[in-house]
Amino acid sequence: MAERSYAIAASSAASNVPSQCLSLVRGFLISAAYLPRGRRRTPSCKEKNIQTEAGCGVAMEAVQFSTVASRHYSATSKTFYNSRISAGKSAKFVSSWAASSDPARLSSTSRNLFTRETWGLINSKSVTIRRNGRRRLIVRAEMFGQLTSGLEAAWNKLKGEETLTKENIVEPMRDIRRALLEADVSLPVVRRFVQAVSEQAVGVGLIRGVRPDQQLVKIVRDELVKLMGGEVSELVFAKSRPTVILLAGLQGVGKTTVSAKLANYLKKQGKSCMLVAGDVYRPAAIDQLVILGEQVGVPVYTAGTEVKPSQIAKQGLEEAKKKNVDVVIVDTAGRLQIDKAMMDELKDVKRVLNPTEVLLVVDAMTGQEAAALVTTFNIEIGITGAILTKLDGDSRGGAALSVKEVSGKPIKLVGRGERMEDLEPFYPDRMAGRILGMGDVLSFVEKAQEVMQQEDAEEMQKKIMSANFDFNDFLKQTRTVARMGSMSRVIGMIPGMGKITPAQVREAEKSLKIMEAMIEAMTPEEREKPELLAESPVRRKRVAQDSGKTEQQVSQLVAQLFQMRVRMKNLMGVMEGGSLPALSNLEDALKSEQKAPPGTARRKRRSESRRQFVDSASTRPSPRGFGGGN
Ligand SMILES: Nc1nc2c(ncn2[C@@H]2O[C@H](COP(=O)(O)OP(=O)(O)OP(=O)(O)O)[C@@H](O)[C@H]2O)c(=O)[nH]1
Repeated sequence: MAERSYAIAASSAASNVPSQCLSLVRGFLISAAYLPRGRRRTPSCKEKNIQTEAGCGVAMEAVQFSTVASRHYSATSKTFYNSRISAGKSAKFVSSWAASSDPARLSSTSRNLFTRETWGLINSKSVTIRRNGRRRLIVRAEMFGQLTSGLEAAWNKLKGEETLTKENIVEPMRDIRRALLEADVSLPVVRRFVQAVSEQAVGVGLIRGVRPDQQLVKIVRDELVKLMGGEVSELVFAKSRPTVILLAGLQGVGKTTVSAKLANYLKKQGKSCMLVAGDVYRPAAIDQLVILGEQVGVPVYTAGTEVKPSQIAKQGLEEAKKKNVDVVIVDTAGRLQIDKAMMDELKDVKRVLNPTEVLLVVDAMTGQEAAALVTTFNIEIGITGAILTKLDGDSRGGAALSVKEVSGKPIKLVGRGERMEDLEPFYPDRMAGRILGMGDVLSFVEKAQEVMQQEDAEEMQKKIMSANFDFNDFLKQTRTVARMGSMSRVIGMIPGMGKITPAQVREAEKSLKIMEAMIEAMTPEEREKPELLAESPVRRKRVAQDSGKTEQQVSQLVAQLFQMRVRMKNLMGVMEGGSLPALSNLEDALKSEQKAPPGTARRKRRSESRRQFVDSASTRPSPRGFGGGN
């Protein structure tokens, strides 16, 4: 199970990582799965349920990798379907992953924190429905379907190319342009974006050892991050209390909901808040805010609908000062469209409050219109940033991509649902990752390039492919990967690794240390020729004594190196090219292995192992195996 997860994850990462760099990491991960594990703990029945029931891993990835995950796993997940929802005038497809599980039971039976946290995330993104009398969990996946696949079409056109040239990027750039326009990104933004990407694609400074399609992914990703403002834009707090946040926006965009969500978000950061109900035109807005305020445990200042908004704002601020709260959040009335009366009113309120932040709440589903609104409001009243709501319902991504570039104002927060918890900071890099459907694999590429010499990686790949991987290579590989960071950090960067628990990581780390100690006790010759150890109990005894381990552990390690040689060569072969289809190949291979009649897969592996061992060893262990005489 463990090596299966490692292998699938490594294969998945392969689509975007220079293949030689990946060789090391793949090999490392496969080795990690082959370590002597000491006492292997049998998972409890409950834990087995968590691992197998309802394709829990699939669910995790459906949330994390959005569209791509849905596409990759639709064949294996139990049910995957699109449901049509309508939002105002526009109708959109929202894809969901469905599984016949009971999330409550799963979360209550989970023993480790990681599983609980993951299920917490899934539950927060999910709704439970009843179908045919059975409870079903539907995880709402965040989708940028068309944009993601449009961009993917661009890099696919570069598969098989040796370099990026002015000629061969014409078609991919056309695809990128089309994908962005279809995502409702404004035309000038698309033009600038395409130009910037094209210039870099044929320019200097490309990364050595990275395929042209991967280079383009990297350039597009970096440009997307830049387009969305680069860094996360934090909320600003006043030096002396209270910080005043004024919320503005058109009707129905989610201002009242955001007011309460924001109070809830800041409260979690330890700030005391007060809400001010300044929407006097929709009487229900005041009641709505009072109810939401109660829900999040934050006081709400109200003065009815007969008082001018600027007056309410002034009184509310005085009240907040008296109560010594940290942050005052002022909700205001929206209009169907921008009009002079609205702007004048907002200017009055702003003058009275002298706010620290003026945030325009915009609906992500309005696409590039959202960016135009931010510009207009900024010119008219002066704003400090935007809050993008209903991102959970936006399948195109145009608003997120246009706001900063068009208006110059950053998106500070995003709303991803109707619940009070569904407000979070806007991270341009994570958004870009989501749009491209690739987790954080790009940091992984960069990290790998920081620590790996391309030549070393190529050499290692050759050794793996010829099944000559020895203990020196093993040490080199683990130490190189260790320079990328802790194992959990390295693993965390690889898509698909969500399935591996911190406990498994810790176990693998421990096993690597034991293994290193034994390898260090070997002579240079033994490291290079593991057959010497395989043949000689005396040598194994010496290594065991020098490393403080048992003879059995040393024998196990030597045997595992031979198994690793076969396994790594086979997996590297399967993953050669590292494209996503390889993932399905691998998954299929592993599935058919699982489905094979009991014993056959194992026998097949053993016979392969024996054949490879015969091929690879110049001097073979005695016929009696490792227990043979010297
Ligand atoms: N799916 C989703 N719905 C949201 C989000 N934010 C707000 N809503 C919903 O949008 C609807 C309108 O939200 P309100 O907060 O009443 O909007 P408003 O801007 O205050 O409306 P007016 O007071 O009429 O201007 C409500 O049903 C909210 O639950 C979000 O991030 N995602």
